Amino acid sequence: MKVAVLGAAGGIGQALSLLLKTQLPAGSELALYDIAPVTPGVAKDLSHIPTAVAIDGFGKDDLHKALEGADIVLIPAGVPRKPGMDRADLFNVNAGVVKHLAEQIADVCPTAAVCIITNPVNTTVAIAAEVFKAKGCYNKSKLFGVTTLDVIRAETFIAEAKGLNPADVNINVIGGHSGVTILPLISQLGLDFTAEEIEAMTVRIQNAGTEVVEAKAGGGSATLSMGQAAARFCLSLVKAMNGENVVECAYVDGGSDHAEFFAQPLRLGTNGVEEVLGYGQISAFEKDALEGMLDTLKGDIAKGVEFVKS
Ligand SMILES: NC(=O)c1ccc[n+]([C@@H]2O[C@H](COP(=O)([O-])OP(=O)(O)OC[C@H]3O[C@@H](n4cnc5c(N)ncnc54)[C@H](O)[C@@H]3O)[C@@H](O)[C@H]2O)c1
Ligand SMILES: O=C(O)C[C@H](O)C(=O)O
Repeated sequence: MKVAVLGAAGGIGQALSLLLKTQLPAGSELALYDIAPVTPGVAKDLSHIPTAVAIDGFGKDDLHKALEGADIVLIPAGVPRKPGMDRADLFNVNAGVVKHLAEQIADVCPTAAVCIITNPVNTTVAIAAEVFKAKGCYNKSKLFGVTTLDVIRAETFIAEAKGLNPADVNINVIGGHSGVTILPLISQLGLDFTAEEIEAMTVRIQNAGTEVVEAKAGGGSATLSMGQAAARFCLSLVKAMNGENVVECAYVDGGSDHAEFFAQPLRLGTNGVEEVLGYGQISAFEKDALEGMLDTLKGDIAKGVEFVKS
């Protein structure tokens, strides 16, 4: 299995590449690509870790070499937020970055599974889909917006609040990946939360990215927890593509009645999404939150479609 990381020299890219170098199955290949000149050095550095994962670094003119034969492409390339910005404020730079990278993926490894981390995820996934449609290689079962950070945050915060082991908290987070579009289904856990506590916990999970941006005080957004989240999603996908059944939430074109792209639990398999799973019973509070997010989510998606079509 070959995994390519585009944006591999950045804060997420380096953390993610380290986790993949140490955790991908023996015999895997890892290709690191970034426009930053340090990229071959990042790969050289990681290559001294004694695992049976082959690693190579590719500088700005060698994107095609990085992508050749890739089975999975992870994209954390682009600019992060600073305090006072919304994820949507990243659109002007990151829309073009994702469009360009998706075009190259379509040309070089059109059957790869593509996992987009670059914000605004609600919009950049729609951009990639439109590029693939225009290039005639769109496979909705193999395009993912990575929302695993919302899931691991929910697991962490809920475990802390209830004195549980985070490994024992398994929660679905549905919708999208920004503000009100992030909806953790806390009611399904059957834990002893009051309505006020559920509301406060929901808001905390929705604003957790901003919590990190503010704490980093201009030095970027979540990188280490995102590296862990993306590694978890990638390793689940690798397992699934190797024949195991795995369930993860991600933002996909899954035939949702709510919006063209929607984050929900998925059964992953050899061909990417094998089955879009229902998200089950939700509370009145969650129903309201779901209704309330849809205009924002649909607007974010339309912006991506428009960007490619115009
Ligand atoms: N999906 C999520 O949950 C989630 C979580 C955290 C951050 N993010 C997003 O991930 C992105 C990256 O964040 P970061 O903290 O790693 O930023 P960073 O600035 O540390 O790293 C970004 C890297 O992308 C590279 N890059 C820029 N344009 C490129 C191109 N055209 N091709 C290849 N590489 C390119 C840069 O050289 C840099 O090394 C941001 O958009 C951020 O908002 C998403
Ligand atoms: O908040 C951000 O800008 C980065 C990321 O989307 C996050 O949720 O941490």
